[in-house]
Amino acid sequence: MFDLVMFDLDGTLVQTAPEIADAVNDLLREQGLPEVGEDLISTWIGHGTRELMTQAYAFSAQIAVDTVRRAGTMDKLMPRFTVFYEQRCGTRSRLYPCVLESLRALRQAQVRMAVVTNKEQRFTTTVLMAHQIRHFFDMVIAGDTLAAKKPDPLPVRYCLDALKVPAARALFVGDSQIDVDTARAAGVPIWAVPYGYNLGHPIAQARPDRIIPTIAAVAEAVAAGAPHACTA
Ligand SMILES: O=C(O)COP(=O)(O)O
Ligand SMILES: [Mg+2]
Repeated sequence: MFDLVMFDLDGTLVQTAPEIADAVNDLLREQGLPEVGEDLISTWIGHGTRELMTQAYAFSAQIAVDTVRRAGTMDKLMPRFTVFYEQRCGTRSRLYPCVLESLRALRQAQVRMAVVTNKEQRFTTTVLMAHQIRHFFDMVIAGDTLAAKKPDPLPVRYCLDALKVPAARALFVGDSQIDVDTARAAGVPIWAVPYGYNLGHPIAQARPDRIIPTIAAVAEAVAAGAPHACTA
């Protein structure tokens, strides 16, 4: 059914908000600013950690996002965020239900897999290694791997080209409007999970081709009756 499945990372494979919030608050505290709650921080996940930190800083310092951008505040602060997030990566993130079972079933069915995330490469690698799932993926495209990131279709087109899979034989699985826009722009079907971080909105608003309760639905579609597919 599909020769290649491309997965989003944050909010689709891994619940990363708890430790991202820890790192954001490590930095805000160091700056003498008030902390921000995890629920609000999770609505800023999607465009990479620099954008997320820009939003969090503006909110906490009660200044306009544009002002933070214009002042170049993140040029100064992102090296510190990197230190904090590196320490936090893998401490409080969790694989979502059925992820491990489904990746195993897909590999058994010889489906190729990729990660296409807007998270920066260094953190992406750390998160994948921390959860021991790096080896499932033929390709990992992070937010700073190529000249453009999601919702630009470039990362998806790059995967299709590199793995020599036509768009119609591929599937994108994500958690956000960004993923829907990316997949559509690349002509790839898009299924979405409802439990992730869709910029604070219900996933139905993004109108994916299908909303699936967990990624076990992907394994079931590809490898009907896969013995290890999770039924939770
Ligand atoms: O790091 C982010 O902001 C988003 O990451 P994602 O593309 O894996 O959801
Ligand atoms: Mg996501």
